[in-house]
Amino acid sequence: MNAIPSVDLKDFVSGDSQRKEKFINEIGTAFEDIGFVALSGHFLSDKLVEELYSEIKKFFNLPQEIKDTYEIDGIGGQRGYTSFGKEHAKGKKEGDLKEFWHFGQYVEDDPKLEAEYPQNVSVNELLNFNIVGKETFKMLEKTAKYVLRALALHLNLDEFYFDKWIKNGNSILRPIHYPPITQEPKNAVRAAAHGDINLITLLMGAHGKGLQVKNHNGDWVDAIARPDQLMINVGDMLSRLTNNTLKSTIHQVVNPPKELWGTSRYSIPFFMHPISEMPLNCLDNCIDEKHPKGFSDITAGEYLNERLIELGLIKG
Ligand SMILES: O=C(O)CCC(=O)C(=O)O
Ligand SMILES: [Fe+2]
Repeated sequence: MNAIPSVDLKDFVSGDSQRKEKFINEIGTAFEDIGFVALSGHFLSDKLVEELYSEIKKFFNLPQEIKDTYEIDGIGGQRGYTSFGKEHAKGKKEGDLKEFWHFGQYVEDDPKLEAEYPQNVSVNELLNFNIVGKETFKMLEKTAKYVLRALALHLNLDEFYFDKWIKNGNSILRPIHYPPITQEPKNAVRAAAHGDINLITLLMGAHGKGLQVKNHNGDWVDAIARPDQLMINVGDMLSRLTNNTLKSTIHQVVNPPKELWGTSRYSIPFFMHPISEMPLNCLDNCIDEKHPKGFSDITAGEYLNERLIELGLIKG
């Protein structure tokens, strides 16, 4: 049985108030409980998804010397390529068994933010990679915007509460390649147990085994989506903002059984971040006698900085 509830974004955008309400309740309840949903009815077309996988496979198949030219010093892996084994989960020494690429925000009409963010890196060898990456970024950002509108209503906020914080937000699209495993890994897994930093994560590529989510009993449950679904989860920023009303659930990507060591895994999370000035101070309507304020006040920018240091991506 799949423990992760399914929702359909078409309900929310249908124009039918009952279907809209149904979506808000379903996603709100799931995020207060397991912290994950599998979502269909998003804005990615099959053609775009197919092209994206094809471009990503081509990129990770480039010779290592070429990929290395896209690993840029001094930007903490925020754009371009991060090589195998570099990122480790909070509190872990061993690097994850993965390499990845980062597409960042395509800032519109905001010179200050354009100066604040590192520039996107273009792959000269694969022109379509850059185009398809940008289009996917935009479609996932649009999907995430509607999901956050539903969550705002669930939290008794204005429907458009998040809109101004996520416009030109510091979001990241991260195609990940977990290469074939060639020898018994020493205490390393594809992605060690972690919570995501950001507001919400939209994950493409969770339709094979690998991703596991820790439930309230402390058991790991498989999180598998249908091919037409994105896996969506709450990140630590949204958990802080809601004083843990919405749960940022620990998850991991386990190594496959030995007979499948020879296969790669490709997954593509979109980490929805707000602009750095967004306060993550616990919302008043999420604090009461039973739920005292559990987190100190902090902005999204300050919080991100703390977390990137813990991941080994930037120096403190
Ligand atoms: O590869 C996956 O399926 C999940 C990756 C993940 O959890 C992450 O990058 O934060
Ligand atoms: Fe994650």
